[in-house]
Amino acid sequence: ARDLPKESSTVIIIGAGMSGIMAAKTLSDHGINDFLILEATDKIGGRMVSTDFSGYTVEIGANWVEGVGGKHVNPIWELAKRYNLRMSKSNFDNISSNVYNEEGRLLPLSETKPHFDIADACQSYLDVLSNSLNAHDEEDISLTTGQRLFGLIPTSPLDMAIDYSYYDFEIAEPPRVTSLKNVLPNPTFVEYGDDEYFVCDKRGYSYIPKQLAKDFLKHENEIIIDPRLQLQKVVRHIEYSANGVRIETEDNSTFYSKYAILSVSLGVLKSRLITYQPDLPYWKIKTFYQFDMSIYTKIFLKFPYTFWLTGPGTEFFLYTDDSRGYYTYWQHLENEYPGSNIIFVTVTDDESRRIEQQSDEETKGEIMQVLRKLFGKDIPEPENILVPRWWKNRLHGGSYTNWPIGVSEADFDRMKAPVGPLYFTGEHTSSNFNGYVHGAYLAGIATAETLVDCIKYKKCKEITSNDLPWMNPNTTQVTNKTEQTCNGVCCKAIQQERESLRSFYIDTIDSLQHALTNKCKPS
Ligand SMILES: Cc1cc2nc3c(=O)[nH]c(=O)nc-3n(C[C@H](O)[C@H](O)[C@H](O)COP(=O)(O)OP(=O)(O)OC[C@H]3O[C@@H](n4cnc5c(N)ncnc54)[C@H](O)[C@@H]3O)c2cc1C
Repeated sequence: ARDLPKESSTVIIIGAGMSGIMAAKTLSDHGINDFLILEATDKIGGRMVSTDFSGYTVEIGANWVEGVGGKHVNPIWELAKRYNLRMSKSNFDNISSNVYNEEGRLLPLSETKPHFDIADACQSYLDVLSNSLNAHDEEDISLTTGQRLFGLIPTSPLDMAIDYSYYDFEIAEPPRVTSLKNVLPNPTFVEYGDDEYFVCDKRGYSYIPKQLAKDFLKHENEIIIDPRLQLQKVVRHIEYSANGVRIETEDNSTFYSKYAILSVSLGVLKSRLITYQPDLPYWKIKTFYQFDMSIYTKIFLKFPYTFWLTGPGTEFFLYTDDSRGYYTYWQHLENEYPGSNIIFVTVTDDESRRIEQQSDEETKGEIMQVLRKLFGKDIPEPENILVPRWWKNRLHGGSYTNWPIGVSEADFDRMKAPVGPLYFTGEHTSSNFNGYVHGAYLAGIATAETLVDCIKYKKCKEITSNDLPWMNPNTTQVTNKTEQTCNGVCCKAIQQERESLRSFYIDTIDSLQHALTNKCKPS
């Protein structure tokens, strides 16, 4: 970046989701008020987003305050109470009584319980095994490997549906790709407790970040009028150097700052929505690509009347299919919105990708086939269907992160490590609570505090490719060595070789893609 013009800010924050808002609030709390928030959409909240669905507010993104009732208080729980958010406690305990088999028969508890008991025992074993692997600094394994060590191989439709409800329903990816050491026992439930509260408030879950923003941004009644929040600004290019940052948006505006905090999702960081000059270093990009952005899709259906079971203990039910994860996990909204006649089914990962690529009519057809099996041929057609597309949405590129096998904590530290004046935040930078609203909240504070240390106290933590091989994985502390060797070759040279190899292939793929687009353009 060239010399900064006079109107530049100290910090530009990209993204106004929970982490971006908390980063800005933290800067403001520390007396740094010349910041600018650039948000691509027309609202605050990011992946905390609700919509009106046939007269009812449904959350397309985050829905639960997860982790309540434990030894520590979840900060999101405190905020939800402070703002008096309407919530309903989810009771997952009874799900073993609500399992329908492939033919649509409701299975008696005597048939399902032994299978749930085994899954429970296996999960306890996995928790203990993970603690032991961590304590002895042993190699990571997948959840599936752990299950096999226990002797559980879920292959029947019933066992696969139970397995799906224990793992995929929470982490949105299958156990076979998921890191045992970093995912179990789930720190959210260990720290904050096992209870989960389903937000069902007309104002939406995003009322929390919106209220937090009003703590430090000028507003009139409910409307934020502060010029430091700029909506509908899609960042497309970032130029950076020791002198500062230059940011271009898609409407051809340019903004300058001394530092920037990127709070965009990992899905966006993996994509090429934002380009960088110079390109981000190889070690940084590699970490983005190594980590997983999962997909979690809630498909809502509104019917003229209910034909599913309602009343205590019926909120959640499972459908078992030969194909793992095929419309497995269902929830009705009669507790939250009595008389709404709304039900939703959650799909994840490859099923989400498949469904995103077909029409809503096709999805409705598939869902109706399943529901007819369960509740009979005479059930009515839905009046409305809502199929979110998180994967295809270029501002998200998925739903939230999951920790795959093969990524160490040292790798993970690189995710949040700054690159020159560019700082990184978001749920994906929270090592304990990645994937959650509270993770985003805490990450926003932590990243901004690191930057405050740099701005106010000149304690800046910068990592360059030269520093990497000698980086202490636990502290991300950097030493001054520059001429060490890795297997006899200068490490700096290896990094440079990887960077130029990558830029060569990026140029090649860019020109190939350009040719493809031109060819496909209608004449
Ligand atoms: C379907 C779904 C269900 C979930 N369920 C739960 C749940 O029940 N409980 C829970 O705790 N968590 C849940 N989560 C996770 C939770 O929503 C996220 O962890 C959290 O909201 C992420 O906040 P963030 O600030 O890190 O990112 P985001 O909320 O994604 O904020 C990033 C912001 O950057 C903006 N942006 C992107 N690209 C650009 C660009 N180029 N220029 C400018 N701005 C840009 C985006 O519009 C967005 O507003 C769920 C998420 C999804 C998607």
